[in-house]
Amino acid sequence: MSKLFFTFEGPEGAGKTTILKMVVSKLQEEGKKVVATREPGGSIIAEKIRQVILDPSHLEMDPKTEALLYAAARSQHFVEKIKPSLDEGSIVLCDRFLDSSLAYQGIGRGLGIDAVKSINEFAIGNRLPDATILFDIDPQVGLDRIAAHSEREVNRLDAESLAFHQKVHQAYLQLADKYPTRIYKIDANKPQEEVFQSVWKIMIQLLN
Ligand SMILES: Nc1ncnc2c1ncn2[C@@H]1O[C@H](COP(=O)(O)OP(=O)(O)OP(=O)(O)O)[C@@H](O)[C@H]1O
Ligand SMILES: Cc1cn([C@H]2C[C@H](O)[C@@H](COP(=O)(O)O)O2)c(=O)[nH]c1=O
Repeated sequence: MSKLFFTFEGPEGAGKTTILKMVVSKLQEEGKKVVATREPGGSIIAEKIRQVILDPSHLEMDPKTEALLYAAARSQHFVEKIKPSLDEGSIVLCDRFLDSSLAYQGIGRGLGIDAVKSINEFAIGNRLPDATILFDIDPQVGLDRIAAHSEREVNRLDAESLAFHQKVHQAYLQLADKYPTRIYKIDANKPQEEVFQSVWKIMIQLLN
């Protein structure tokens, strides 16, 4: 069966959104049906949940509340957008998905991978992406990129300590070791065009 559901994952400022847009343009030039989306978000309700989760003034948010809100947004996004798009044969490219919850809430917040997996199974069943591109970057380099990009708002998660982002980065590397046939790690410290070429090479292999 052909692979259709792709997710882009990695620490803050790794270049996921930038490269996802480039991949979408290239696939559309080739006449493919593509749906680009993101998490948290991707539907009206899920975008509203995103505002609640990422609001920098919500400092009192409990880690379990945070994990449940991400799962709630994912449930709505999956049922309303991802599944119907896959069912009609579109390629779906999603900027962050389940692995973000495993890395940020499971390890970063210390809730544990199993607990976070279990609430997400309730939310979306056991559908995993067909393939995941992990943008591997030194977290400090990613945070510096965001800081240099002055028009981008700093959200509640960006504002966490470097130690938190390093934990998240390590969690992603562990996930890549655990799911070697699904997660493709690329070096995101490199210049944009080089990163794009690495991602495109993987996409072509998987789509053909
Ligand atoms: N390879 C690269 N080298 C240098 N700068 C880059 C590279 N890729 C993207 N950037 C720049 O880094 C900033 C962050 O990129 P982008 O928003 O794509 O990252 P992201 O992984 O989606 O971040 P986040 O998850 O935090 O939203 C942008 O200003 C973008 O132009
Ligand atoms: C899906 C998902 C996301 N997060 C975090 C990761 C980022 O800090 C923000 C999203 O911001 P972005 O600019 O759109 O990358 O949310 C998370 O902690 N858990 C998740 O499941």
